[in-house]
Amino acid sequence: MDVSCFLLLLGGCVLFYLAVQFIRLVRADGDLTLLWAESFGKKPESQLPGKVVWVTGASSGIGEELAYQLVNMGALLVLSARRKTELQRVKKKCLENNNLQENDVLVLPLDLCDLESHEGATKTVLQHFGRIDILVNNSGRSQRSLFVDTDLDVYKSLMELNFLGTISLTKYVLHHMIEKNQGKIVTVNSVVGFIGACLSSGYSASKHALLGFFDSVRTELTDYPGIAIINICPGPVQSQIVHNAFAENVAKTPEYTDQSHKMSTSRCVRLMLVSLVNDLNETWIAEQPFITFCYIWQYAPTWALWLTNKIAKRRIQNFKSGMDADSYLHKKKTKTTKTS
Ligand SMILES: NC(=O)c1ccc[n+]([C@@H]2O[C@H](COP(=O)([O-])OP(=O)(O)OC[C@H]3O[C@@H](n4cnc5c(N)ncnc54)[C@H](O)[C@@H]3O)[C@@H](O)[C@H]2O)c1
Repeated sequence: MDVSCFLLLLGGCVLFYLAVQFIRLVRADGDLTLLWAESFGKKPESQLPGKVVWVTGASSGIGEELAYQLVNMGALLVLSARRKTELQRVKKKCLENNNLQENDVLVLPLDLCDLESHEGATKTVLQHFGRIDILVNNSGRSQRSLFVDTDLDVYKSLMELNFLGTISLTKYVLHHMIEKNQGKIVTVNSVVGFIGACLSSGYSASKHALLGFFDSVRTELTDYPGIAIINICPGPVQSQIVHNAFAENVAKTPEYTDQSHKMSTSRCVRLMLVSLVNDLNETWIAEQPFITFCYIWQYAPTWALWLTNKIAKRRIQNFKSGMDADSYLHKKKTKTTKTS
């Protein structure tokens, strides 16, 4: 082969590689560090077998899917949420089709708002497994209501559950991890933990608080390099989150709305596990256009805020007509499916 043929072939390969990377970027469902780690980093399958993982909010949505993916990789699990029967259902499914024993999955009912119970719950886990390798702070509730129509009690409840409950449990588990200089505290935050969102002002505030809290605590732990503080920020994902959200008062929850236009729970959880095993301090997980929007928010906040106002009009219109606030994405997805 002469030199020009070789150069032509090399150029073709480089172009092909760049085209593949460009398509990946356009279709990106994670931030760049995360996508890099997914391709070249540690694989969850090789890192998680035998690890003791405590998942809160394991009775539905992201937490339930986490439980299934984790047991399939051979992790030992503690499943927490308020409803014991739901946790037992998840445990039963976890133990199907794999080699784990009954004792490898502990059902531990826990109300995150009952701060008094957190120390005892941590002791129970330590008595059962002898250690906690990973805590996944996943429990949380969202909000679907306009600030002007919403009781202040809703804001109090959101902060008590999403913020105070989470940091309280973390404190007990962190003491144990500090003794061992080993462990990961993983918190399921949200893209609205750093951007603003209409109809979720209290939820967004609680997630902003969590992000600020964990970014600060991480800097207090530099003497313990074996401990990782990981914040995972998903965009819209299929789960029970809207169904369980707070509305204008604490007793009210929104009507059920179709969630099929959102990112699949299994893909979100896969990327969460990649973030976790690669100790990525902050990751964004969302389908387009949300990932691009997150970058705009970081680099050109004034443009992003202008765009947020435009989108907010549509979201509030949808909400008021009884649809999911983000159902404009549904139309887009249906259109894509029809044309593909
Ligand atoms: N689904 C999304 O679009 C999305 C996007 C970004 C972030 N998140 C975050 O993901 C996490 C999981 O939510 P999800 O989407 O799976 O919703 P979900 O409603 O399906 O699950 C929430 C879980 O939290 C539990 N929980 C609620 N109140 C609790 C309490 N007082 N004590 C203990 N557990 C309690 C519920 O029982 C449930 O198991 C939440 O922190 C949420 O903020 C979700």
